[in-house]
Amino acid sequence: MSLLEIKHLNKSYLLAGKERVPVLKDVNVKFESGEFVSILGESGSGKSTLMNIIGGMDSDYEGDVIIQGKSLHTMKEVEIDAYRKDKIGFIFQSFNLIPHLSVLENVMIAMQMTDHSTQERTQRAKEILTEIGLKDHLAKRPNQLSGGQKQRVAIARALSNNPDIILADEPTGSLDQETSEQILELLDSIAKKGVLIITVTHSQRVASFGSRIVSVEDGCIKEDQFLKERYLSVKETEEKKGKNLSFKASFKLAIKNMILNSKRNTLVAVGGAIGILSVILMLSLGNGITGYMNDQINSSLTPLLVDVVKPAKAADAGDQQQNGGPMQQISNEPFTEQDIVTVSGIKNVERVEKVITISGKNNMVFNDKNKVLSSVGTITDAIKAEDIEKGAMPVENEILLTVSFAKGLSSEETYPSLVGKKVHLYINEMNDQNRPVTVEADWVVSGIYKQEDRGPMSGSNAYTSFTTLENAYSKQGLTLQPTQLNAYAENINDVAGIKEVIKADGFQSSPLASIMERVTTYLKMASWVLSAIAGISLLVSGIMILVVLNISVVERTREIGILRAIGARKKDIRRIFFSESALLGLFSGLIAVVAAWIISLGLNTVLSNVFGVELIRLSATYLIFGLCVSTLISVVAGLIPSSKAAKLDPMESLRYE
Ligand SMILES: Nc1ncnc2c1ncn2[C@@H]1O[C@H](COP(=O)(O)OP(=O)(O)OP(=O)(O)O)[C@@H](O)[C@H]1O
Repeated sequence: MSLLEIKHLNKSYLLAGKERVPVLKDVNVKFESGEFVSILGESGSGKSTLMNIIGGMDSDYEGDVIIQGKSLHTMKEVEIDAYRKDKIGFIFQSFNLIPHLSVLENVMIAMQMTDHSTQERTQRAKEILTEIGLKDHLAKRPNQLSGGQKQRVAIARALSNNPDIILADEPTGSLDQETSEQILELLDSIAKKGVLIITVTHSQRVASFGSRIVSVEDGCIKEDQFLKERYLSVKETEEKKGKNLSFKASFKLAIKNMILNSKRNTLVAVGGAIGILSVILMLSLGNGITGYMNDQINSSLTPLLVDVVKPAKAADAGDQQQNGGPMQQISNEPFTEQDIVTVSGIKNVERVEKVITISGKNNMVFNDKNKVLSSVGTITDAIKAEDIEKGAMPVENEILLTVSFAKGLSSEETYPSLVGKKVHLYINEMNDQNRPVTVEADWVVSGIYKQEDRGPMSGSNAYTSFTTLENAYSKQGLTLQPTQLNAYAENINDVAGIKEVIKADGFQSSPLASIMERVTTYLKMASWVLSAIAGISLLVSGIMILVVLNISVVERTREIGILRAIGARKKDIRRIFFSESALLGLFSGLIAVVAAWIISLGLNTVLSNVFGVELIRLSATYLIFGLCVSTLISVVAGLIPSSKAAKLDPMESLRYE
């Protein structure tokens, strides 16, 4: 059985989609191991076409190419890839080395797709390079080598997987006579080890160097001349197991290529980063503003407090004169005992405070001075002990006066002395029969309250406990009903649930809290809308990455051809470009994250100097989100170019100028 047998091989090209032009016509030839065959012919006679078919780069032909008894036509695509990788070593006239890899890496690249360890690969590549005289050039890039040296690297690469056949297309075409001879001797020494060498040439001198000349003319074999005996030595075989190009190897290739085009890649990454950066900043600003609003609300409202009001029935609205101030008269109805029991019974409500503000019907007398008191309200948690200028919070039968009222009742200078003194309060009410009744009480001033803006009414106000007020009312046979209930949750997490039950029971949370809630919801919505608008620039960066990767595929068509020639599968090529797009996205995301962090620091410093608040609240979630989105967009944008690269025809890619 011959090592390689070609039977009735016919190949034609379709020109302009119509006419079939025959290039190889019924070629029949057999090759054995240890032969150094030169395929000699004029330019255009079909030599390279024959080589590509033998090398498994072109499967569009008629006839059979049989390698060690197995027809290439019967092999699946993966088997052909493995055949190229394990059995064939390619050498090209123009060397076809990968420019961004070192000499050592160019030789190791074919072995990346085998199960040899990195150490084994490095050792083997170094051995081959030493054997062919390139020991001192391992770290150089191809553009730092002479033509002869480049061709030696290409030979070393072809030898790296210990192939059975070396296909050399015009291996000395770009070299001077002396270097050509050295290369031919090198090839001869490889044949001596039992490898079949097939070179293509149109030089009689080069052809005469080998053991056999197959002359091709116009797609047919015209002559088959045996010049010398073939070498009979048997080539050492080794067990080979193929594998995919590892993620690590594809990332390494991608990084090297990115470094080679670092300027362009940095510009693209910066462009992409602007989109991500603006989204992160918008989200952080939204987060900052809503956070600031919430902080403000929480510092002025007690976080555990749910204030409950009872919306007035339209018909009852006029009957509210008795108890509440102007606001309550219009909008709220007093709570009944049953209502209070209901609210107190809500799950997770720790306690309930009864609240009322009586306005527009109060007078207070001290010594001989009678002053109108705007409102008498109940003490709630909103009245803070630290705001008491003098004295203490009122207990039973005591009352707390605001500074401005105390000044009016006493004088600008003497008002602090009111603390501990008895004052007389009159409240003009109506009883059930609509007759005027005056509620009267003698209470002791417990303290002076300086925070006049606090509480439902600022100015001339006084505060006492609900029970104290209730007792004074009951002395006149009147029932005091609260117009607001302050329900305190056991835990901050229970607040939302309590609010829901309150709504379900027909009550309402105080309008202020729900307005604030609505405002923060609107702010959140606004920040998402702004982020979405900023997100449009993400689309632009995605398109930019797509364009750049497409250009990269076109630029690296030859490299793709080389990789395919040395056995890379479609998925290996896809993986290289996929890694490149993911890396580009990650790089872009990193730039955005670092920039967002620096900008937020700068802006917050300015904002806190000018307004005393830091409004950009950058969270780790936003940064991770930015990184992920950037990588995702890039990967999605890279899908089309990477599958385009994988689909490139290896032969066409190698011919690409
Ligand atoms: N993709 C293609 N489409 C159409 N015709 C092609 C294609 N590739 C090669 N040919 C034609 O096939 C013929 C043989 O080409 P091939 O490259 O095999 O010749 P060659 O003998 O290797 O030439 P050279 O020594 O100049 O490299 C030429 O006429 C060429 O124009």
